[in-house]
Amino acid sequence: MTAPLLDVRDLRVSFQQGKNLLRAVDGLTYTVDAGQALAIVGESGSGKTMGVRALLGLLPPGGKVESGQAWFGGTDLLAARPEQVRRVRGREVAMVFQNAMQALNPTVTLQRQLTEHLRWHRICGRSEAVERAAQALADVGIPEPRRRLRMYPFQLSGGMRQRAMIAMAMVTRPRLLIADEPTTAVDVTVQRQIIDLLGRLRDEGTAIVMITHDLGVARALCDDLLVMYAGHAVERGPTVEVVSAPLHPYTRGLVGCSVQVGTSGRPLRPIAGNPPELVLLPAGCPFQPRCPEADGPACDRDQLLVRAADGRKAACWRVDGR
Ligand SMILES: Nc1ncnc2c1ncn2[C@@H]1O[C@H](COP(=O)(O)OP(=O)(O)OP(=O)(O)O)[C@@H](O)[C@H]1O
Repeated sequence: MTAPLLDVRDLRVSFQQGKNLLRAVDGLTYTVDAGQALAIVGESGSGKTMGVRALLGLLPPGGKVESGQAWFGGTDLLAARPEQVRRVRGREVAMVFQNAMQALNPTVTLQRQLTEHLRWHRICGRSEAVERAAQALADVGIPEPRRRLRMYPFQLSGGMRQRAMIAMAMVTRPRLLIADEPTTAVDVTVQRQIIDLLGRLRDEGTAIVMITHDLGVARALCDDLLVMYAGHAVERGPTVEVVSAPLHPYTRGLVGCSVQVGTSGRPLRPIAGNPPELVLLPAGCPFQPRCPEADGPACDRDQLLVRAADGRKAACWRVDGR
């Protein structure tokens, strides 16, 4: 068996909030194989973004990795020195964000931004870097790439900026692309283009970890789905199976209120209540207070991801009847 491309083990990320510790990610474990596309879904605040930012040393001020390992290419990214992580970031692992303006420098031409990683990582000389940058823009469907290279981000439309950011992430041909809500800030036609583009990259062998609120987007692009709730992984399995027959009550709730995967004519059912305050998590299953299937003492115990009979995993005692 070959080792996974990315192997995240028991990751804990926290923020100190006055006297309290806010645990944004709590014991997150998952793997991604080479060429695989994994979607991470869950409500706002469930720890999706902090979980991936931690891997690349990109936590916001105050954010801290408490524990865990993240193996990529024989290196534990969480134990590596900052310069080791910088060597991986942008070269072998690239990240695209929800809003291209977060990633693109408004005061610098696209050419400089697209060639920067190639030059910084000494992947090639200047003229080849410009060639590769122009090709990357062409690959993401930007017409007249050489002319666009001389432009600044504000001279492009929002959709083109989003595609330019993906070109920037792809120019070094990374093995893993982490995309955080890449389609949220764009209209539906650009959304389709971005999904098609990411699908092409996946087909060419780039592994993808995509954070999304949208189960429809996850289903269009990703083989596997990881569902997060209150910093915990609550379900993992092939996207089609998880969406059509969810094992965890929270996943059932998400599917029940998803427009894209809802059967036409079926009423949408919002999940009752709100996600918990992460500093005041109840003992045991974090979903228990909102769970329509909660059942006393069994739910008061910590719930770990366990393998169900069909090989899928869910963090609910009902799955293996413990
Ligand atoms: N800069 C910060 N300072 C303090 N706490 C933070 C900060 N950023 C995030 N958090 C906490 O970490 C938790 C997880 O945030 P994260 O951004 O990972 O959630 P998410 O699932 O990606 O949400 P969204 O879908 O809205 O982006 C949040 O609920 C919040 O309480």
